[in-house]
Amino acid sequence: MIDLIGRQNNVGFTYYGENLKASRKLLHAALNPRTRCQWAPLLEKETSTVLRHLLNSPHDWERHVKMHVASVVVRFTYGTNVTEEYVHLAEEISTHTGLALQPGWIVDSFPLLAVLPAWLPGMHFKKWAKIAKSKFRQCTEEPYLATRAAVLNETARSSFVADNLKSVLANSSSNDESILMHAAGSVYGAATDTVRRRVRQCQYRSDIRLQTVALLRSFILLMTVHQNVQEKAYNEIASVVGHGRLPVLEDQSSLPYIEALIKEMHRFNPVINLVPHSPTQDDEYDGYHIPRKAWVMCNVWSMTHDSDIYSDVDVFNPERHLHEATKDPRDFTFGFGRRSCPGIHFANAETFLFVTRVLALFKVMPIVDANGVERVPLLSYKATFTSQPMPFACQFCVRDPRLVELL
Ligand code: HEM
Repeated sequence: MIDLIGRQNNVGFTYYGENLKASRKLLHAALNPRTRCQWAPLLEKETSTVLRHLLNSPHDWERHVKMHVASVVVRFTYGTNVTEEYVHLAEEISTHTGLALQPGWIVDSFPLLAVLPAWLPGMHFKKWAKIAKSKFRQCTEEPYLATRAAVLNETARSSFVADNLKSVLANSSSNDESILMHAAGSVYGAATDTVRRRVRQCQYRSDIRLQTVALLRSFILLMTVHQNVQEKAYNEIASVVGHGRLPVLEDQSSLPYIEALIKEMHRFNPVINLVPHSPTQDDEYDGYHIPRKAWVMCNVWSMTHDSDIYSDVDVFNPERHLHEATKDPRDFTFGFGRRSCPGIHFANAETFLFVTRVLALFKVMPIVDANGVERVPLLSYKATFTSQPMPFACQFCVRDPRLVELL
């Protein structure tokens, strides 16, 4: 079904082979730490924008976080501004992907049905797949073609697509262009809120949506609940960065408690608890035979809650990461081996800027009810593939009016 709705060229869904290698090469070239100076200004500008939105309408904070992540990704990928329509379309596509991945589609058991005409009885899935595929094409092709046109008439801003397209067009290879277009489409998927992934045939496939959003929402929840941690983090920022400017990426190495806080956010509640992989050939592990194509679910949550690795696993305690010997949970939470997340450095930088800038400007607090009682939210998360906090309320109180002037 997933092929019928056109997802096979999306990086997370691509079988291991030459196309996947070419896509990952493009992504690594654009997202590795050496290219940080190219995307750091974009991240800094966008985090200032989201702070302004949080100041102006704090009750709408969840929407601001979502639009912030979407805006960062669209700017990085296509060099254009994100629109509500685009985000809506991408969410619709995410829903379609999730539905297509659910078990029970007859065509998954009998693939030959895919070639029969849609008007035959029982073939209604083909009509649905056609609509889902055309929306997916619209979401992948429209922003790509707009940037392509801007490159050709020399009005394009620097972006993942624009910068790569120049050399692709010089080689005039349509396959290279298709790889670039789908790699770009996959980057947006990597920045939205639900993960639909599935192992199928010789490899795992994934459609990753707004994982960064899930992590940032979890951060707001953890700060609302753990005021003591928030104070320590704020004090470190205030003493290192001062009150005359917002934190920048260069501050990262001088803020060990913040680094520990971000690691603990990943450990305490990994965004993706189960990462599926699948062997391309029969394998043997620890006496177990693993047949080719079998689904092997890597249980990330159990790794980050393994008491042989971490003590007091259920306690949210950033301090544990101040000891060098403590395992960095991001070694698990961004996946494994040759399919591990190519966006790890970008995601870490974006998370660092969001965390430090929100904490520098605001004190995130529980709401207070009509009787003057603080309503501390429960630390609970939805049992979905991407682990999102359950809805909760909080308030953003400005700590430092001097920083407001800088926005
Ligand atoms: C907190 C944020 C993020 C988390 C926790 C995360 C985590 C993951 C995980 C667990 C995987 C699967 C790895 C595996 O199967 O072994 C993955 C794949 C992927 N991620 Fe991320 N990711 C995040 C943000 C990003 C960002 C910002 C980008 C791009 C800018 C990105 C791009 C991708 C891509 C393209 C894949 C598919 C790789 C493949 O199938 O070969 N991710 N991510």
